[in-house]
Amino acid sequence: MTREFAKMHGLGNDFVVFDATREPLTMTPELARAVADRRLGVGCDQILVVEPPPAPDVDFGYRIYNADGSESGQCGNGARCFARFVRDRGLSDRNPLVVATIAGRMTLAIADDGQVRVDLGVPVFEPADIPFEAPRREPTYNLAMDGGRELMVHALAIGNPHAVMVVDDVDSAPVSVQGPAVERHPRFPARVNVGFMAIHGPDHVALRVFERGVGETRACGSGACAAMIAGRLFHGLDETVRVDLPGGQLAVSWAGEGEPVYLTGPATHVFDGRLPMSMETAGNHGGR
Ligand SMILES: N[C@@H](CCC[C@H](N)C(=O)O)C(=O)O
Repeated sequence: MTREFAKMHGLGNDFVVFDATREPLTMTPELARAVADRRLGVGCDQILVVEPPPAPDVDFGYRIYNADGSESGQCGNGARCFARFVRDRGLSDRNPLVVATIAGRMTLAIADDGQVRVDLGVPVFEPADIPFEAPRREPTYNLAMDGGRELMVHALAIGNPHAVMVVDDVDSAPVSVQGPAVERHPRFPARVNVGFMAIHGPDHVALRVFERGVGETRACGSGACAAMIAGRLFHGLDETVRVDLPGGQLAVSWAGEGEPVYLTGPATHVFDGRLPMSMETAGNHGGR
């Protein structure tokens, strides 16, 4: 049996997108790893599945799987591609769309210029809700690392967990060393996405993100929102900020606590294809 898919990306954060609105699709961790494998599969950071609405007041279900087979409740760049996929395939002409992930609801609006504006919902900061192990909410937390070093992180969730560190310069930031160490730090029981943010001005930051379940990606939409939120709360950022990532620029707007965060950027279709659904058993797909 084969299934159609679309290869898409948002600033180089790339996706394999499946339509499961008419025919169900069971995305096992093994199948997700096989599809995401860059040598033995299609290759992607995340797999996105468009599902029928799980409730009467939403348009679609939106499932997100990382390249290592784990499931996430949020993907900001993926949400923009999701909106574009739904429109290009004629699955709905509603604009905006309301979609439900395993973590909550998001609203996706396509503008006339093709940019997509996503309402990712209201960020949460209580440690238990992130989840993060700490006795109380604080602006920054000291993370004790192996070797006796401490890292200062901001922690929050917007459907998925984020740790944000402020650095002087993103190019020299130790993303490949500290990224995996923080991602799997025992105080983040569900692991965490790790952002390295350099603040260039009140409306402009640079960011690299080591994503949970993937590694460093060219862009992370929820990571851009998390960095902007931490920067607005604790480092004087404006209400709208340009976030420069290795793959390009995103715009993030957030009015403040209790308010939703908005992400605006492009969604690019690369090609369509068909995959055998038996592929998870076809080779040794150990993930990344
Ligand atoms: N690339 C995404 C985030 C995808 C999920 C993340 N790796 C997680 O495990 O939470 C984005 O654009 O937000």
